[in-house]
Amino acid sequence: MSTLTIENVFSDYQGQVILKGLNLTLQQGEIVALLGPSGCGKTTLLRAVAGLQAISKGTIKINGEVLNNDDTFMPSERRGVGMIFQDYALFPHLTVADNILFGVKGLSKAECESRLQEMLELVKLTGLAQRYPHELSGGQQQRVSIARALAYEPQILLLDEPFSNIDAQVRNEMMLEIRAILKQRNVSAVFVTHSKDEAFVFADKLALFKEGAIIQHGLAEELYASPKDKYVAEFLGSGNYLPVSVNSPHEVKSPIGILHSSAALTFPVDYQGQLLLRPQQVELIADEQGLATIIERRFLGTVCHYWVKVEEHCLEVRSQMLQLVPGQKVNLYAPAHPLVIF
Ligand SMILES: Nc1ncnc2c1ncn2[C@@H]1O[C@H](COP(=O)(O)OP(=O)(O)OP(=O)(O)O)[C@@H](O)[C@H]1O
Repeated sequence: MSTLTIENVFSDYQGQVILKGLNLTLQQGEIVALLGPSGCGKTTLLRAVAGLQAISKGTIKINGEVLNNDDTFMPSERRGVGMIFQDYALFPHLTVADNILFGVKGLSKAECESRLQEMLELVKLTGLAQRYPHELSGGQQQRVSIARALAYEPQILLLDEPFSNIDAQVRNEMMLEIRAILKQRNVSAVFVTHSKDEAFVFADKLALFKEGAIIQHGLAEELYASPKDKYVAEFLGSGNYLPVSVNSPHEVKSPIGILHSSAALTFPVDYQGQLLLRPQQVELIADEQGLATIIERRFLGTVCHYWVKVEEHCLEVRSQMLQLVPGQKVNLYAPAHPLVIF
């Protein structure tokens, strides 16, 4: 059964429609990233799931139970939803222990102690139970907020940009650590971010937002390899576009030669479109008679980023060939793969 079901959800602020008919389902133990630029409605959806934002139409369910539709509004505290915010929102006057146990109800003293120790161990803060938030680092405070959210065993965890205040150097490690905790406990989670890099590291699936609608939802790999349109393609990584003409279901003619598609194209013969080539999908072949010229080179350690000109087109290429220099002639080649054409 899906943990969270969002069906045709609309929401507005003072008559301005913000969420425009959203649909999303989340399986048990799955982590989905709500990804998109600032102001597209990600936080509004998260707040609607938490019961902090009204919806004007549609249905929100957790484990089949309706939380919100035309007839029902379940208050936030009864939804079994844990929330983690960007600013941790810890109670400054409470110790780590009291923060973690804040939402835990109905347990005996001994059970509370055992829950606390389990949580402290889980987030690697054993021994710090009596500290106050101001006596902890940012990363430790964030771990307390995670322990607090997990301590009362929510059905679903909602995370609103929880890593944006964490130092870039420790952010990746922290994301992997928290992801491992959620996976270990099979917790379903919805994670809001505007960073594709964070979404790739932390989530199983992405729901890419554009102006209050989900444009594409699926595995990160699917969205990256088969973006529905240029907006999705560009949000998930840089790419080059080359004009192509379809020769057959498996072949196109392009300015860098004939290219082969390993998946059948759905366009008719002679269709003129734009082919997406990611920088790592293009290979360089040094050739004095080559049709392309290296314009710029940036050394990045194990790879080089080159800008290469062919006819009037400039392509970004990521290559392990480190020895090419600006001015050098090359040929470009894209090995067969499922070609993406818009
Ligand atoms: N309390 C409010 N009153 C009126 N409009 C609001 C309110 N909160 C948000 N909005 C508007 O709703 C839209 C969506 O905001 P939301 O916070 O959901 O976006 P977001 O995608 O989470 O953005 P960000 O990444 O910047 O947090 C924005 O245009 C915003 O200005």
